[in-house]
Amino acid sequence: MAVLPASASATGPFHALPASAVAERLAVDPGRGLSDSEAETRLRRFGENVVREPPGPGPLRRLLAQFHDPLIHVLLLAGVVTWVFGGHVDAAVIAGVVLLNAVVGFVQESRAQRALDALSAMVPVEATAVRDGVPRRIPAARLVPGDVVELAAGDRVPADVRLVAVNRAEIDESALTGESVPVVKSAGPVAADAPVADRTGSAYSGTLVTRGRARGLVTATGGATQLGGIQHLVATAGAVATPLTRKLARFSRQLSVVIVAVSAAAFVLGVVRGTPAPEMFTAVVALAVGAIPEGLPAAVAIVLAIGVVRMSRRGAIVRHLPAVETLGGTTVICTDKTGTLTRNRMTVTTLAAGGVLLTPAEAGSALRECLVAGVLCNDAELEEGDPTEIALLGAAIAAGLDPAAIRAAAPRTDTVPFESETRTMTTVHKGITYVKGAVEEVVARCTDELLPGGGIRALDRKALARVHDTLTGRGLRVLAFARITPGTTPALLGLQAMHDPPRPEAVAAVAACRSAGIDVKMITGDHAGTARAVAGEVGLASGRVLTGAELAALPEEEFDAAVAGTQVFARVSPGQKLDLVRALQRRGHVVAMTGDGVNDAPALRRADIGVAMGSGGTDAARQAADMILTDDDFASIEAAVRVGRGVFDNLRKFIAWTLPANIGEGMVVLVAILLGATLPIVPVQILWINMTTAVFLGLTMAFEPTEHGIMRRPPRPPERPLFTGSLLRRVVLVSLLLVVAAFAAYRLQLAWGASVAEARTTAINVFVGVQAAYLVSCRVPDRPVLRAWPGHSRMFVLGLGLTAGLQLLLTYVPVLNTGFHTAPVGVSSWLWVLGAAVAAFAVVETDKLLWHRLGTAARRRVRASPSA
Ligand SMILES: Nc1ncnc2c1ncn2[C@@H]1O[C@H](COP(=O)(O)OP(=O)(O)OP(=O)(O)O)[C@@H](O)[C@H]1O
Repeated sequence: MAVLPASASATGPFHALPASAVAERLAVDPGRGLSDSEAETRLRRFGENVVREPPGPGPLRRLLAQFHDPLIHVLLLAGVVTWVFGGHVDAAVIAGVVLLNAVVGFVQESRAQRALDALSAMVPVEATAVRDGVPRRIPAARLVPGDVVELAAGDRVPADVRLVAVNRAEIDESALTGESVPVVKSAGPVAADAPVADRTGSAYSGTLVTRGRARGLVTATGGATQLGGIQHLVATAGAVATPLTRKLARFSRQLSVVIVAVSAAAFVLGVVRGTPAPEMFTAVVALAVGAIPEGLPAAVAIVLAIGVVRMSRRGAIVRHLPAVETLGGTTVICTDKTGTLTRNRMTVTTLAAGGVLLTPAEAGSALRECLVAGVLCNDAELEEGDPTEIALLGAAIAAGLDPAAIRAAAPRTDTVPFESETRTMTTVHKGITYVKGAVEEVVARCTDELLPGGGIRALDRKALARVHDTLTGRGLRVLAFARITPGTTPALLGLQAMHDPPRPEAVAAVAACRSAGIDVKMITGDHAGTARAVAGEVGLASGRVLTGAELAALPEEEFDAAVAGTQVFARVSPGQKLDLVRALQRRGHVVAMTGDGVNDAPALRRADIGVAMGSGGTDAARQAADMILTDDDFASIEAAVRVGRGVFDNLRKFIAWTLPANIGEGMVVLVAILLGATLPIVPVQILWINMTTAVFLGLTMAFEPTEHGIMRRPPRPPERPLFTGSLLRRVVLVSLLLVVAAFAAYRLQLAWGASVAEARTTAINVFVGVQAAYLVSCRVPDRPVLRAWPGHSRMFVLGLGLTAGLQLLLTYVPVLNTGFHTAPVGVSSWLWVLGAAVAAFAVVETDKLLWHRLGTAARRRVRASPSA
C-alpha cells in the first residue's frame, strides 16, 4: 500500500493524476472508503476539517475601543482642562464616569457578541462519507484526506476533492473563481498546470453542487484547501450594520453636529457674558454629553442581538442581522408544503393500477413490479434519504418484499437523478429502464398500463385521471411508475399514494399569521389536488389553486393581481418562485419565502426574508437564506415574525425614551446659560444622570417582553418612518417637563431655605424621577400604559430598583456627596421627587390618551366614508 503523503496539499498534482492513481496515493479503496480506525488515525494527524478563524481583538483591545469615540475624547479633554484649572475632584469624577460607561458598554457588547457567535454551532455542517463501505452522514469537520465523499445537487463541497465518479454533476465555483456559470465536471485528469477553474476532475471546498451527483476522494482538508476551509453557514457574527442601524447612526451624527454647534454658540455667549472660560467649557461639554444620544447605535445593536437570541430559542437562526427588523414587517409568507406545513414523514397508504385501489399488503403479489420499481428507482436506505423514497421502501416491506435482495438481483447501471424541473427520476437495471415521478410526467411517456395480478392493456387515461383525482383529493402525494423495455411499448406500472400528516402546530401558526394581517401562501411542487386538500387541512383559504402552467399562461398585466389574490400554488417550478416573489414585491409586500432545493436559491436571495430548512434542506438553500429553521417547522417562521415585531417595538420604545430624555438634559444647561441663571444641575451631575439613566433605565427597553396582541395587529407599513410626528411632539413635551421640573425644584428649594447642594440634589432626583416615570410610559409608546400594561419584566423592575438605589447613594454617601457636590436631603425633598414624577407621568399619559382618541376618531371617520 502506498504511503500517505505527509501533507495533503491541494496544490499537489492530484488533479493531473488518473483517479486510480489518486486513490493509491491516498491509500484508500474508492469503493469501500476508509475504515473508522484509519479515519481516526488520520484525523489525529491532519486535524479537523475546519479553519480556525483568526482570533478577534482581545478583551483589553475591546475595552480600549470603547474610548475610541469623539464624544469620549471631548469629555476626557474637558476632564484634563478641569484638572489643570484645579478642579481635581471634578476631573476624577469625569474620569470615573467615563470608565463606568466604557465597562458597561464592554460587558454588554461582549455578551451580545458571544450570543451571536454561539449561533453558528446550531446549524450542523455535515457531509456524506463512505466508511467501511457504508455511506454515512458525518460532521464535515471530521473528514480526513483519503475519505470517500458523495456529493449531490444542493450540497456544499465539504473539502477539496478529486472526483472519481461523476453523474451529470455541475458545480458552481463562483466562491472560488468568481465565475457564476456552473462548471460541468468529469472524472478525468487535466494538465498539471491547469488553473483551478479548468480542473474539471476536482471539486473544491465551499463550492456548491448545482446538478447531478458525484463521488470523490478528499485530497485536502481545513486550512490546506483552496478556499481555506469551511465557511460558517451562519454568517451573523460581527455584522451589525442593518438599514435601521445605519439610519440611526446617521441621525445620531446629524444630531451631534447640531448639538456641538449649539454648545459652541452657548460657550461664546457665556464667555461674552463674563463666565470664566474653563467653567463655561465644562458646562457646554456637559450640555453636549447630556444631549447627544451616544448610546443609540450600541443600544440598537444590543436590541437586535437579543432578538436574534430569542429567535434562535424558537427554532429560527438568523444569518443576517437585518432580517430581525425586516421580519417584523413581513406582510406575506410564501411557504413550502412538504416538511414545513406537513411533517415530511410519509407512508404509502394506497397503490392503484387499472382503476383498482389496493393497500400495500394487498399489492404484494398483484402489483409486484410497481413496488419493485419503487425500490430500484430509489436512492434511499431504510433510515436515510428522501422521505418520499423511504416511504416507497416501507411499502415494499409492508408488501412482504426484501429491498436489499431486490437491489442485489438487479444492480443499477445508469441514473438520471430527480430534479424538480423534470419531476422524475430514471434508473436502468439489466437493460430495463424504470421511471418514477409526478403522474402527468410519467403518464405522458406511457402507452400501455399493467393490470393488477398481471395482464396489460392500452392506457385508459380517463380512468387513470379519476383515480388520481380521488387520491389527491384525500391529500395524498401520488407518484407514478413506468417501465421501458427495449422492443416493447412503455408501460405504466401503477401509482403509489402516500400520506404526509400536517403538523398540528402549523395549523395554529397559520391562524396566528392570518390574524396578524399576514397573508400565507403555499407554494408547492406537488399536484394541485394534493395541495388543495393539504391547504384545507392547515386552514389556508384553498378556494383557488393556480398551477405553474396556469401561471406561465397568464397575460403579463394580470400576473401580479392573480398572484396576490391566490393562496395556493401547485406544480410550481423553482424558477417560478422567483417570479412570485417579484410580483408580490411589486405590489409593495415584504415577502418571506421558504425553500429547500438548490434551485430555490435565487428566490431566497430575492425575497426580503429567505428562509431555508436546517434539517431537510440543501446547503445551497441555506447559503442563500437570511434565516434557517432548525426544525423546518412553519410555526418557527410565525414565532420569528412575532419576535421581529417585538424587536421593532423595543427599538421604538428605546428611541421614544432616549431622545426626549437626552435633549431635556441638554436643555437644562442651555436654558440656564441663556438666562444667565445659576445651573440647577452642574456638569458632573449631568454626567452622572446621563450615564446612570442611559444604562439602568434606557437599556431595560431592550428586554421588554413582546406585547400582548402583537399578532393581532396589522404589519407595520414598510414605508413608515421611525421618527414620526408623535415622537417629535413627545421630544418637545418631555424636554419641557424636565426643564420646568428641574428649575422649579431648584429655585423653590432655595427659596425655602435649602443650601445650594441640597437644592441641586433635589433637582437631580427630580430629574431622574421624571425620567423613570417617563420610562414607565414608554413601555407602551402610543396608548395609555395602564390600559395596556405589558406585564412583568424583571429587567424593568431591576432597572428602576438600581436607579433608585444609586440616587440614594448619591444623596447620602459622603464620598459621592463630595465628588458630585450633593448633600443629604429630608423627606420633603423626596415628596417633591414623587410629585414631579407623578405629574410628568400624568401629562405624558394625558397626551397619549388625547392623541389616541383623535387617531381612533379619525380612523372611524375614514371607515364611515371609505371614499374619503
Ligand atoms: N424522489 C423523487 N423521485 C421522483 N419524483 C419525485 C421525487 N420527489 C418528488 N417527486 C415528484 O415531483 C413532484 C414535485 O416534488 P418537489 O420535491 O419539487 O416538491 P414537493 O416536495 O412536493 O413540494 P414542496 O415544494 O412543498 O416541498 C412531487 O409531487 C412528486 O410527484
